[in-house]
Amino acid sequence: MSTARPVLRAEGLTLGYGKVPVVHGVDLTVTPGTLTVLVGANACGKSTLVRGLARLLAPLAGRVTLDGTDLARIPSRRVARTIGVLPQSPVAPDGIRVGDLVAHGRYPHHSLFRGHRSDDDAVVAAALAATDTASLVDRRVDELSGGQRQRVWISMALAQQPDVLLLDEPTSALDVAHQVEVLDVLRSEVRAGRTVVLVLHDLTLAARYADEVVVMAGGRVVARGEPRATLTEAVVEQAFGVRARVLEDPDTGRPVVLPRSSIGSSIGSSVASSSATSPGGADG
Ligand SMILES: Nc1ncnc2c1ncn2[C@@H]1O[C@H](COP(=O)(O)OP(=O)(O)OP(=O)(O)O)[C@@H](O)[C@H]1O
Repeated sequence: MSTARPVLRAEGLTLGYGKVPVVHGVDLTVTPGTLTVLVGANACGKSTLVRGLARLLAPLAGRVTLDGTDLARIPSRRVARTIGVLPQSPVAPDGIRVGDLVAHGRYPHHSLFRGHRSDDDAVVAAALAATDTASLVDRRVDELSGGQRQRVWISMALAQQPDVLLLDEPTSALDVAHQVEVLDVLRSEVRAGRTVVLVLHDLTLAARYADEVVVMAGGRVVARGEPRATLTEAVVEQAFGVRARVLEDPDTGRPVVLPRSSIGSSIGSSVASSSATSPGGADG
């Protein structure tokens, strides 16, 4: 990892498929060395924003910058070394074994003059250990359970050792123990100096682990900031169309979000057209 932490920023970022925008003019600076959690209702644009931040999707308007330079102008290898992304449903090559898949994470660090080295093996072993998958190293990825497979993919992302790690719902298939284990690993990555952005649906886990929560609705950022100020009952109601009680975790002081009842089908639409109700809003 380089000593200066790179700053990833979305500037007026509009993303979509074909010409249809689904993310609208997002301004978002990912604070280096922090853990940011993106939350929002289904189809509000979280995965699309992650794809845009990772340069997997070209902007319809606006741009993504890394240390002020348009991501589109940065050589692919540098982007791959700097930004790691784990999509929501990654696809493994047929028949590949766990150890080989995780070793793929090291590829951005290889070059004509620097092929596989023994320290790659140490990084891969550490990445497997971090997600409790070392015992699976010789198994075929397509024969694993959904949760095992998800942990193997997280290992691959960790093995890449990027400065900025973007993970789209990395815990969706995990039992509660493994969810906490993976999120603890990601926090320790942040303590080691990395920047982590992840999409989560569990608002209480988001509140517990995030330095900053970014709430999306209707393709826009409608609230952002530290969890206690951001995950309020009003914001949860607006973004998710659900009445919720937000309590305080007596151990951590962080919000515990208890959904109560759904209040209708037009989820997020009220905030999609107005960010005026946002306590945080997007930054500039
Ligand atoms: N490849 C695609 N082609 C066309 N439309 C797409 C594509 N991927 C996503 N969309 C649309 O873009 C919108 C935003 O989808 P996105 O996957 O970003 O939402 P999300 O917030 O990540 O949802 P979820 O919580 O369900 O994963 C949705 O209306 C979706 O149907």
